[in-house]
Amino acid sequence: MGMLVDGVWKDVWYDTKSTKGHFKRTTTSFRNWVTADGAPGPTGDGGFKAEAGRYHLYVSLACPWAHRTLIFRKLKKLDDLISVSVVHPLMLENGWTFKTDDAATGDDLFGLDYLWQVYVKADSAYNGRVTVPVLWDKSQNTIVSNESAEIIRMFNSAFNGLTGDDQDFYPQALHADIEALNDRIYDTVNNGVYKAGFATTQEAYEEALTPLFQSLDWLEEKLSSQRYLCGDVLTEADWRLFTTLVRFDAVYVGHFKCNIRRIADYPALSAYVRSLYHVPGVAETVNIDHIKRHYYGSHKTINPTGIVPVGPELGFLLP
Ligand SMILES: N[C@@H](CCC(=O)N[C@@H](CS)C(=O)NCC(=O)O)C(=O)O
Repeated sequence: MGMLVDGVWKDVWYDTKSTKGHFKRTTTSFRNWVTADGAPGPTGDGGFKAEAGRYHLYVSLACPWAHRTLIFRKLKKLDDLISVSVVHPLMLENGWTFKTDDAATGDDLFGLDYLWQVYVKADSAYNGRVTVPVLWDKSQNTIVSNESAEIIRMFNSAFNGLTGDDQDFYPQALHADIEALNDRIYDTVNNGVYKAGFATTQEAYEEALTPLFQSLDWLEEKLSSQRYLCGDVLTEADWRLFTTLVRFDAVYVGHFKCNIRRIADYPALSAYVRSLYHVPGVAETVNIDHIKRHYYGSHKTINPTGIVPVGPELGFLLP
């Protein structure tokens, strides 16, 4: 784990001393948008027109944020338009690497060794963390975006003219509902598990755990009487929740100590994860082996032996 300082790689763990044991996620830095005609999006510069073969996605199969982008690539039929490289599950002193074993592909674009080298290609004086996902533009040779929440919105609509796929996971009429769901779920669930897991004081850990389980209880209640978070319509809010829930029992319960209840203990949440998992194309984006090896193997301050638990059996992934 580390970061780039003026374009130079430094091996440092998260600084929680200055925040009294709390994990604070840094904001992402490449915030341009691919749009149908190349006009500027809500942030950043224009010039990123949706074109077949122009963009490349760097992901980790372990990472819940990158996982969102893989799901949208699949559901929005972008497989043939946007190529993908998968980093190695272990993220150690060199950060994400392009070591090629198992389902890691290496760097298909440049044959580089480390993801930080991709960031330096885009900005030779880059400062900050080197995270996945990364959406790369082969035409301008730069990073379009490294913010998953925005990449999925681009995938949702920018390429529709090329794919003919007009499924909409962010329908206009539901924007306010989706934003409200996203806000709570991001803060207490998606990022909540990280706040608990990366806390370095008892107080900071407990401060994250209480709202996390309040939100899971609230979601269980909600999904007991409706199919999706917005009722009958499957939206991006569901996919954003799914990538955390599908990892929950495998890694967050044990490794991040989010252990008041498991997803398996919530009947409605379990059925919901199972139903989303069985949406055609989604199961092939879920790699429990990478997920377990990444978390248990990469965070040596939390799990110094690096031993990866064999269980649990994940009933919600069964047919
Ligand atoms: N805001 C980013 C967060 C991405 C993120 O934190 N990815 C993690 C992997 S799960 C990462 O690459 N961490 C490396 C680091 O922090 O050094 C997004 O949603 O795209």
